[in-house]
Amino acid sequence: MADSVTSDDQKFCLKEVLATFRLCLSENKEVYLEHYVAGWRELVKFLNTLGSVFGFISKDAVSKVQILVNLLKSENASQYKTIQSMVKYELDNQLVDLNKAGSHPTSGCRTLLRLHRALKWLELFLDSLRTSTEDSKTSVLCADAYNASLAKFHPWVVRKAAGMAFILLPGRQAFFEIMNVGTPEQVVAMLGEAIPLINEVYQITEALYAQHNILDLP
Ligand SMILES: CCCCCCCCCCCCC/C=C/[C@@H](O)[C@H](COP(=O)(O)O)NC(=O)CCCCCCCCCCCCCCC
Repeated sequence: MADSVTSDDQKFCLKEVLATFRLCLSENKEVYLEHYVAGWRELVKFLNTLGSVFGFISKDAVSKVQILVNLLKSENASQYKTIQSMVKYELDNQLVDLNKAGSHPTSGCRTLLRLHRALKWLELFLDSLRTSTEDSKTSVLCADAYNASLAKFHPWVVRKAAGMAFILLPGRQAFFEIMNVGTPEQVVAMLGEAIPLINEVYQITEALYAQHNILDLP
């Protein structure tokens, strides 16, 4: 894995996202952090093709991915093999700010929770793209998915900025082209494969965080 999140400038391909989320799940349904992070790195590439208006979103995603990459190559890397082992290690060793922000602003648990919440947005957005028609507006699909998921965790100013950026999203056809898969039918088919995987990773993570009562980390 490259050290820097931004060092990889290959073209985005939805197939890669599918491949990384497929690799995420172990036989006993644990989530490999390395592949989870790789999935996000791939998604950030997509975001980076959309131009500077999306820079503030990309910057935040990159910084969170970078925190996890650093943990994955730290001296405690073996504790970060799966999301399950990360949660156990960080909680057992009091490495997480549980009630208010304090000395662990870059814990793996907190950082991953932000990406986990964004994963629900991604799932909803990809599903609405999958079932969209030629005249659907990506800006509306994106805003609907955002309002139904991530928005509730963001303050007004972030919601406002996100809403303004969505208006500048490319149309459905351009979107499908950036996915770099083939015909619209092929894109729809691949989305149909990717969404259940993303959903499974989301559900497993959600259940784990709920079990440890860490769904509201500051
Ligand atoms: C394709 C259009 C992309 C639209 C992205 C929709 C999500 C909008 C998120 C707006 C986040 C604004 C930036 C700031 C966020 C932070 O305040 C906030 C809280 O963090 P904190 O507790 O450390 O302060 N951060 C977050 O919630 C994490 C946001 C992570 C967003 C990642 C978005 C990646 C988008 C990838 C697009 C891929 C599209 C794929 C299509 C095939």
